[in-house]
Amino acid sequence: MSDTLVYVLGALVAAAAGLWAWRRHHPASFWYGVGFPARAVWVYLTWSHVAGGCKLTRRRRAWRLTLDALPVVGPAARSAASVVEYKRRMRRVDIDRAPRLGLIRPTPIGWRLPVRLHDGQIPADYAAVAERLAHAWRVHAVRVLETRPGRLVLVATRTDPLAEVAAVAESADLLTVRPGRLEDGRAWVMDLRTVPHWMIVGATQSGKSNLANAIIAGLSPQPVALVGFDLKGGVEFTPYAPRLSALGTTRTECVALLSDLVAELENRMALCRAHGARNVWTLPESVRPVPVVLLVDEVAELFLMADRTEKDEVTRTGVALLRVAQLGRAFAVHLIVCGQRIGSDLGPGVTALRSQLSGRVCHRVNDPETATMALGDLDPDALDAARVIAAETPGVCVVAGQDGSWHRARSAYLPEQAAEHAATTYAHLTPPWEQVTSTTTPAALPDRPSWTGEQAA
Ligand SMILES: Nc1ncnc2c1ncn2[C@@H]1O[C@H](COP(=O)(O)OP(=O)(O)OP(=O)(O)O)[C@@H](O)[C@H]1O
Repeated sequence: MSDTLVYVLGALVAAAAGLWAWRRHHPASFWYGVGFPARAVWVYLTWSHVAGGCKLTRRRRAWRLTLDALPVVGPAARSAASVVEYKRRMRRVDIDRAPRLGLIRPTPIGWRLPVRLHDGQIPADYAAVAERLAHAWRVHAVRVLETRPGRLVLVATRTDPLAEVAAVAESADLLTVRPGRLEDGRAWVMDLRTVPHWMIVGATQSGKSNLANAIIAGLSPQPVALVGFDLKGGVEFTPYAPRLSALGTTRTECVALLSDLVAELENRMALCRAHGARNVWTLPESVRPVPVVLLVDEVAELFLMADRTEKDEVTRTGVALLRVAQLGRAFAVHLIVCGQRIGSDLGPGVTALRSQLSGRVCHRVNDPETATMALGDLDPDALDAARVIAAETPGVCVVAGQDGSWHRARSAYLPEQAAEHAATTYAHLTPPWEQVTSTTTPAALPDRPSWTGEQAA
């Protein structure tokens, strides 16, 4: 009884919040005005029933007034016997108690509902019945998010937000791009300062190049140096050449550029050491070197060798890429590696490289092993979600990296002309490669003396 009262009050508060949001932000939106408050009331009022159907309730003993306990009227009501009778009719019965709900909040395409878990329950119990919840609530999907000990948030989406994704406005944050939307309707944010290196996999025509274009277009207006490795003979990245500080289209060119980058990493290390900084972000702005983002299209081409004569070059490429990945985070050199398959079958070093690429984007893949390679260390549900991406929905992918959780997402379709336009518009921001790779430590800042045992003595 008390739960029902709490839910009715919660529903009224949610309805008031919905009306307030509507008046303030979305005066023309039916969802915020009428749809959400009505849905919120319905969700609260039917929760016990829905939770019971999904087997999320707990059986408890509780005192309940039964119908035969109607008040006794007339002279008999005053007799002691009737009081005893009345008590007898209050019975201890078994009831199914649903998990407690928090305050429901609207989202543009659904709602978020906090839930307090019953003792002994885990978020996986809710993830397992997410489809049942979606049917009960008549929505497209329900996801379990933001789990904390004893609590979680159920996110319901009324329609598939990935059916059509419009371009998302970019933020002003350095090294951040918003290539599309997540399944819960939020913008998909790729923040290279939080997750420095990304691996993007997908079968042919799955939307990898579109995502790479969106990343180039998003980074073009920012004060960063872009470098492209395009082993498809340059057909993908050559149109963006005006905004690229360097472009490698053969393995030999890529190895040369990689050795420049490794040397530059050493320059940046020396600069940080001289200033007593742990990374370039703690350096004074006047001496901070420009961030570098290296995009590699079809990484397998860097590792494949036709005969033994190429072995040396392949090994040097692998080692240099690995060094860039290992040291890049602190020194603002970021990797975005695309490929159809990035597996150990490409050669030694690829597994180590993959483990450094903590941001993962898995588009539609041809074989389950590729999905496992990209997302294997995550929730098995992420793998299932990646395996069922349809060929008719290029750009749909499973993204992991930012906060440890995974999301279904889709990049917004970006015509190549739009990305080329961005590249030419911001061509004046392109730092020359020689400038990018010539960070020096000022003479006035001699290297700090290295620590010796004698100093301690
Ligand atoms: N987010 C998207 N929304 C709608 N259509 C898309 C999206 N991404 C890609 N496409 C369409 O899918 C097609 C294939 O995309 P794309 O070239 O990016 O795939 P790919 O994985 O790079 O393929 P390949 O490996 O063969 O180069 C493109 O013609 C594009 O029109």
